[in-house]
Amino acid sequence: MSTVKSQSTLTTQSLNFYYGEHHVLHDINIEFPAQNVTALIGPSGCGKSTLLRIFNRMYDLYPEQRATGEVVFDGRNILDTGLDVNVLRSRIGMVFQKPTPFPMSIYDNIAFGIRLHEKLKKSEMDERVRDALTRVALWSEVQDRLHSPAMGLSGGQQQRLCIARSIATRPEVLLLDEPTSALDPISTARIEELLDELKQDFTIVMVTHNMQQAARSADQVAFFYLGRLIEMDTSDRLFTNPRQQQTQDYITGRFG
Ligand SMILES: Nc1ncnc2c1ncn2[C@@H]1O[C@H](COP(=O)(O)OP(=O)(O)OP(=O)(O)O)[C@@H](O)[C@H]1O
Repeated sequence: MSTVKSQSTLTTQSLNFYYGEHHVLHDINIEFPAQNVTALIGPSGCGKSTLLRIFNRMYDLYPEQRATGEVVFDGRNILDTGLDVNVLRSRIGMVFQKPTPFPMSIYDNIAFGIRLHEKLKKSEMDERVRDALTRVALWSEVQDRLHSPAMGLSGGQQQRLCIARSIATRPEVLLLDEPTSALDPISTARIEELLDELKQDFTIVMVTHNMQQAARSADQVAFFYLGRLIEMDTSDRLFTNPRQQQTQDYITGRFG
């Protein structure tokens, strides 16, 4: 497991989040180093997915939800109302727990997002689609059926396709919300290998309930409890020598 290599891509400052009156994230100050995998762990309901969804402004769709404080990305507070959310979402991509391919061909799943932001010639688009599928180690499995429906792929293949779709627009940050929880161990292992490869180019933030996965795949691990960041450290240190009792209790299975 490597240690922190580079500057932060994404930083939160005094971040709070509310679902109506329900205050679910409290004063979160956290930095996500570039080209690293950071895992968010903690018991159900502690706010991990909420934090992830703030980073690409998913909550904008719901008027009763609001965030206060700052999330600084590329020198800008992405909570600002004037921000172009579509551009933000092309720079901070998200992959969900269940594979969510669009009801279209494998090729179009990748090309769709690119077309929203760039006008490419067919040969260039072909190249981008091939490149994205190669990056997620799916090209050899699908090159002969690019124009078949994506729904015909297995669950693990669909999830790799969704990751390919997210990276095809060349985001800087990739958010993954329990990306392997619906997958078998072989598909899970392939996605974990992929994370190691993708972090050369992307800053990755991943929610996981799987402690072994966090230990294997993450450079840093952040432990949340009841909407607060309790502790963040390199994954080696957090799992072998946590500083807080609550972290110790959680990783040893005493609660959660
Ligand atoms: N749409 C919503 N409206 C109201 N409250 C919500 C909503 N979504 C989540 N919450 C509440 O916010 C808190 C944090 O939920 P969140 O889904 O972020 O937790 P989590 O750590 O990701 O949980 P899990 O591991 O179970 O996915 C919980 O108390 C939850 O009940």
